Amino acid sequence: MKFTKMHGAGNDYVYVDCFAQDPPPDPEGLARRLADRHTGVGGDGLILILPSERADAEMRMYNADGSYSEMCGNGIRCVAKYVYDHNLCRKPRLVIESAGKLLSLDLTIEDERVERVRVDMGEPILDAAHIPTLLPGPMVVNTPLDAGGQLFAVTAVSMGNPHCVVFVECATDELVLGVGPKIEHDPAFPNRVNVEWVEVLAPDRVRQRTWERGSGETLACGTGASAVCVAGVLTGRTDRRVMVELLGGLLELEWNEADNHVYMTGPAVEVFSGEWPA
Ligand SMILES: N[C@@H](CCC[C@H](N)C(=O)O)C(=O)O
Repeated sequence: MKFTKMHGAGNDYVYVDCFAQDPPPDPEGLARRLADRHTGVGGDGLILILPSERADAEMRMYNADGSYSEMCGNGIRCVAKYVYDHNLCRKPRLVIESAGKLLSLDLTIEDERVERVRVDMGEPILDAAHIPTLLPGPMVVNTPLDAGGQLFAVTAVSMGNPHCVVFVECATDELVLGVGPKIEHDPAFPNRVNVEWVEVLAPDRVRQRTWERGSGETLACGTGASAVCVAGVLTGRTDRRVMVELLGGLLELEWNEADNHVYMTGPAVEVFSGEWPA
């Protein structure tokens, strides 16, 4: 099986082109084996790039623990780069399907290759039942949550996948690595949750660390940065346009007032390709 390793702001996945070969029969098990940083290729998970009847391509993503996720912000930028650079569809605006949703992506092309991608992430889902969270709704904004005996004010947002945003003075290892997994598995989030720890540096700039559902701490999370942009506005902490500093790089976010869509812009990088024994 041929694969390509790519990353967006350091959030790295193993990509398998299923235009050219059959989709793997056990993507969950394959994701676990490939993602292992000692015995596999190494990565935050597996992303399949498939033909679609409704779009230029379909993305299907699996976390490092093999669990499926509906959406991946850094991943979808890399899928767009792969689709363009590898001549699967040579258009500067692509439509990519993920979990039945169609997303539109605008490519910045330099020397025939995609460097940056702006993704229309669609409208955030704020209704508690649809995130899903059992915290009292209809919206969960600055709502108290007890995690490991400590009380946090959390804001819940779905960008197709669930996020719990926590604004803090300092996103320490103790919070990210210690409390992050507790919130991921808290019964208040029946499908588990991605946890975003955020320091506000200015109304247009934040620093974020992410504990991802199914992958642990990653260097960046695109859907997470989108959720943070929305949570910053809902809690009155940030402007609608915000630069998000992540461990692996910068993402530009905007929650557009006119159409209620979130727009995310960031890099997409191809690292290397190889073959994995079937
Ligand atoms: N890193 C991704 C999100 C990947 C999926 C997530 N861990 C989940 O289970 O929802 C991103 O860039 O959005």
